[in-house]
Amino acid sequence: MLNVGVIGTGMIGQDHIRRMTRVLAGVRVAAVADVDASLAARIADRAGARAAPDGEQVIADPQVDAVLVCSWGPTHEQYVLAAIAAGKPVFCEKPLATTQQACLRVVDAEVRHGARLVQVGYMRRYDAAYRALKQVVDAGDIGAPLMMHCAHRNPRVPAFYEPQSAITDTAVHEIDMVRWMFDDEIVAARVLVPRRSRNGGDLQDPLLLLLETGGGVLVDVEISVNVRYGYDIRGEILGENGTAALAERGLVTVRRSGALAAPVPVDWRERFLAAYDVELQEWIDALAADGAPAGPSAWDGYAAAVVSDAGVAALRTGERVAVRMAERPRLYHRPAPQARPVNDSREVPA
Ligand SMILES: NC(=O)C1=CN([C@@H]2O[C@H](COP(=O)(O)OP(=O)(O)OC[C@H]3O[C@@H](n4cnc5c(N)ncnc54)[C@H](O)[C@@H]3O)[C@@H](O)[C@H]2O)C=CC1
Ligand SMILES: O=C1[C@@H](O)[C@H](O)[C@@H](O)[C@H](O)[C@H]1O
Repeated sequence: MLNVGVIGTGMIGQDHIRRMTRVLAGVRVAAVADVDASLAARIADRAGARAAPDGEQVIADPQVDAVLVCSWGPTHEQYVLAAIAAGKPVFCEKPLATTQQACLRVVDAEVRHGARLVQVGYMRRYDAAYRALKQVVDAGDIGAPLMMHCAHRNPRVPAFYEPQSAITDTAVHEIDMVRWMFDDEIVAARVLVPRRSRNGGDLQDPLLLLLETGGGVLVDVEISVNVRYGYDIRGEILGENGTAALAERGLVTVRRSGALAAPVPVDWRERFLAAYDVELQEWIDALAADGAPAGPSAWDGYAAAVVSDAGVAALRTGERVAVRMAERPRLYHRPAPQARPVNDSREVPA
């Protein structure tokens, strides 16, 4: 049984506590903390856990085997570094930290520790639809990928959402997904800006983020965070010989009065419900089997931050901004992906 301590009991903290207490196997919530002590006490009571006075005491608790960081982004670095110092595995919600320098400090601390402890909450890698899309790409079924079209639409965003949040908080999911989908690095970013939606007030919304991968795939990401109608995530890949897209979701479509209707998720909790379940179950299982996480690493968190920064600079300047990353430490080297011939159409010769 993995005893987990949760730091931050807001929206996603509560959602992860719910799944660890009611849905997942091999895990128990042992302790929780939040700067809002009364909130932490209520959530601890509901989960049958101890409410600790602060995050540091969750990490130091001898009953806690592993830590889940779900507090606000600017607090992530201090907790992840403290967990590494304590030698405890730590799952950190995205972003790993809010600057690339802070992410590098986490990478350096983990490298000094000498083994992986950190996993970052990029849950799209665990979503059934994204996994199916990657399978099609990896199998070469549509030939070499050339372009990907994405849309990331939120019904609304909170008042503290800043102009750069569209990239650092929202499109950062596509940034991680693209690196994973194409086993490739993003080498440059550009941002195009259309007229503003009146739903967003002073916020520049929507935006179009353009990403170039080292292998020459061009990705466009529409980020619209005030669409009102629901939470809508799209992705379609154009290959040399075909296309593959995330399918429309929902269990039912209704044809009535001359119209076809299907439900749209209300928010990220609904759209990625199963992905978060798989993500945390695989984390728990990996720790039980190997004592180390196998999902998105501190290096992936750093890489996403570097590309985000390039996107923010592109938004500010209107220019194409090249992505410059530090050298990847050996701890994060992956086995080379299977080489796939560029013109492998999988057609049977006539
Ligand atoms: N993977 C995903 O799809 C999602 C990830 N997130 C990420 O999760 C994190 C939390 O987001 P939400 O739950 O939406 O925010 P939230 O505002 O609902 O909850 C954050 C909680 O952290 C607490 N907190 C702040 N500073 C703290 C500190 N120093 N120590 C302990 N607790 C502290 C706050 O009091 C609050 O209760 C963010 O980094 C966000 O980007 C959020 C939504 C979805
Ligand atoms: O991570 C998330 C939020 O923090 C973010 O604010 C939303 O835009 C994303 O859709 C959601 O997945």
